[in-house]
Amino acid sequence: MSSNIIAIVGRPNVGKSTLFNRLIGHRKAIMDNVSGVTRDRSYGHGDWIGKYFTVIDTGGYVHGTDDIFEEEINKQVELAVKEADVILFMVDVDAGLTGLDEEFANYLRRTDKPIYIVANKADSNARAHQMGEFYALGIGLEIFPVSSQNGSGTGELLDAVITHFKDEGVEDPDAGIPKFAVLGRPNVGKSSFVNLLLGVERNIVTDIAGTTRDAIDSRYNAFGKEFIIVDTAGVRRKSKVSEDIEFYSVMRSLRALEDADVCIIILDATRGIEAQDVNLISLAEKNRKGIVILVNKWDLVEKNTNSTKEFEEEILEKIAPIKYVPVIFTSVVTKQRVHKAIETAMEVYENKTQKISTSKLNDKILPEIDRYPPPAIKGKFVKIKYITQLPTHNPTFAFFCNLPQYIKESYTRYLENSIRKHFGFDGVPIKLVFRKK
Ligand SMILES: Nc1nc2c(ncn2[C@@H]2O[C@H](COP(=O)(O)OP(=O)(O)OP(=O)(O)O)[C@@H](O)[C@H]2O)c(=O)[nH]1
Ligand SMILES: Nc1nc2c(ncn2[C@@H]2O[C@H](COP(=O)(O)OP(=O)(O)OP(=O)(O)O)[C@@H](O)[C@H]2O)c(=O)[nH]1
Repeated sequence: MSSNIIAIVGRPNVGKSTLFNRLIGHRKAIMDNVSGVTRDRSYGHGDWIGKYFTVIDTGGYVHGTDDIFEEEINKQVELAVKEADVILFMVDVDAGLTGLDEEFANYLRRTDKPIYIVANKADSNARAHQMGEFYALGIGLEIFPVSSQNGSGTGELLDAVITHFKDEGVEDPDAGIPKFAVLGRPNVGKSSFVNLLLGVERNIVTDIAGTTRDAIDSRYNAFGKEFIIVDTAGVRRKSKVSEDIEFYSVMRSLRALEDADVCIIILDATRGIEAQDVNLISLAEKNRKGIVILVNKWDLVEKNTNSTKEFEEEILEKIAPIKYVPVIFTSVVTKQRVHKAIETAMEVYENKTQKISTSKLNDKILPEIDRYPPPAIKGKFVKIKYITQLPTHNPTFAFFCNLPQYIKESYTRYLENSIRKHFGFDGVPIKLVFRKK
C-alpha cells in the first residue's frame, strides 16, 4: 500500500507531539510539560485538501545523558529517513538555536529527502521573526514559522508538504476497516482482552516498520477478521508511563469512543452493572456508536442454568430503553467466547453500515403501518407515504408523511421496533426522522 508519510523529528520539548496531534486532528498522545515524559512513539492519519497522509511522531523516551541523546537522535532520524516522504525538522523559536538542533541537522544532512524546518512556538508575529537564526543550520527547503498550539502557519506548511506527495493510489488506509474501542471501568480486563487478541494470531498492526509495538491505533488480524482497536497506547507498556494520570485516561477513553465505529464495553461479572457502566453505554448511544457488552471474568461467577439470562435481564433493565445490545459472557483468562466477542463486534459493524433499499423498506414497513396506523390527533389522520434510508454515516430512516409534527414518541418506538424486527440492526442505534410530503 502506498501512503504519504510525514515524519516529525526534533529535540525533546520543541512541540512534536503538539504538531502531531494537530495534523491528525485528534489529541492522541499523552503530553506533559516535563521534557522527556512524552509517551510511546505514535503514528496517525490525517488529510489536507483531500490528500491523505500518515504522520509519525518520532519522539520517544529521551533520558538525560548525552550518549542516550545521541542514540535517540540516531533512531529518530533513521526511522524518518527510512520511512518518510517528507521530514519535518522541528525547532523552538522561543528557546532559539541549540546545540542539539545542530546535532539533528548534522544527522539529517545525510538524506536527500525533502526536509522542512518547522520553527515552532511562533505564537505571535514578533516570535515568528526569530526564526531567522535557524537559517544557520544550512538545511531544509524552507523554514515555516508555526504555532502548533494555536494552529497558525500549519496550513502553509501543509501546502508545501503535499507538493511532495504522490498523486494517485493514496487513499485513507483505514477506510472500510472497522474501528473498535475497548472501554470499561478500571480493572475489568480491558488490557487483558486486547493483549489476548494480540496473542491469538500475529497482528499485522501497521504497514510502517518500527512503529508496530507503539502504535496508538493498532490494526489486528485475529480470528480471520481485520479490525482496528482505537487507542491502545499504554496497553502493553503500562510500567513505562505512569498512566494513572486519571484525567488523561478518561480523556482518552472519550476520544477512543468518538473515533470508534463499535464500542466494546466490558463489565466485571463479579460486580454486576454499575452506574458508570450505564453512563458509558448511554454515551456510546448518544454518539450513535455500535455497542457490544462483554460480561467478563465469567469464570469467577458461580453459575446455574439461568445465570446468563438473569444477568442479561438485569443489564437490559438498567440500560432501558436501550434494548438492542448484544451481551456476551466472556473470560479472558480461560479464553471463553473471546472469539465470539470479536465476531459479534464485526456483526454490529456490518449492521451499522448496512443499507436497506427503499423498496425493501416499504415492502416490509408499510404493511406494519397499515396494521397499526399512527393514532389520529385532533381529528387529523397522519398518513405515512413512504420510507427511505438516508445516505448518512449512521442508520437514519426518513418517513415521508402529511403531518410529521403529529407523530408521537410512542409511535416512533413502534416504527423503530418494526425496522429492527425486519432488518436486524442489532447493537446499533438507529434514528427516525419525519418529513413533510
Ligand atoms: N507557546 C507554545 N508552546 C507550545 C507550542 N507547541 C508546543 N508547545 C508546548 O511545548 C511543550 C512540549 O510540547 P510537546 O508536544 O510535548 O513536545 P515534544 O517535542 O513532543 O516533546 P518530547 O516528547 O519530550 O520529545 C508543551 O508544554 C507544549 O504545550 C506552541 O506552538 N507554542
Ligand atoms: N478471573 C479472571 N480474571 C480476569 C479476567 N480478565 C482480566 N482478569 C484479571 O483482572 C485484572 C485486571 O485486568 P486488566 O486487563 O489489567 O484490566 P483493565 O481493565 O485493563 O484495567 P485498567 O488498566 O486498570 O483500566 C487482572 O488481574 C487480570 O488478570 C477474566 O476473564 N477472569
